[in-house]
Amino acid sequence: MNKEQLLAQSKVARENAYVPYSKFKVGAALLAKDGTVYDGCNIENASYGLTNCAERTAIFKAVSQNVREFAAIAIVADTEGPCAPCGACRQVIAEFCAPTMPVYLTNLKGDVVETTVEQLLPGAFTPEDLL
Ligand SMILES: O=c1ccn([C@H]2C[C@H](O)[C@@H](CO)O2)c(=O)[nH]1
Ligand SMILES: [Zn+2]
Repeated sequence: MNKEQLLAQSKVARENAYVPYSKFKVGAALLAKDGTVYDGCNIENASYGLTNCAERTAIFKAVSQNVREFAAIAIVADTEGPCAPCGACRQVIAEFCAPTMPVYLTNLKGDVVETTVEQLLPGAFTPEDLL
């Protein structure tokens, strides 16, 4: 599974987005170190604040299967520039993914920015802070 394949998978995942309120579809594809890809989409709710973002859907799917070792994540939306994850997703990504793990941000036009977990959330509050 290379970067291009992960990006492509995030676009497929995006199609399952349940977005009757915002109409804004987001897709994510999370590559586990064992090679499995966990995809995710945003899932909205009539009680708007209960919406789950695509990135967190993907991470929660993996963690709920007892998979916690990740190699990369791709995130896509129909944005002007590469899609930026929200603060909640940055925090959840920082919980489970190494600071140097690659994060691929893209859009439907094919713009791609390769960043890292620590660049997305510098100085993140992590499990180590509780020790
Ligand atoms: O990181 C983000 C930011 C937003 N959304 C979703 C939530 C909502 O359904 C829509 C508009 O905010 O985009 C995500 O899936 N991921
Ligand atoms: Zn989010």
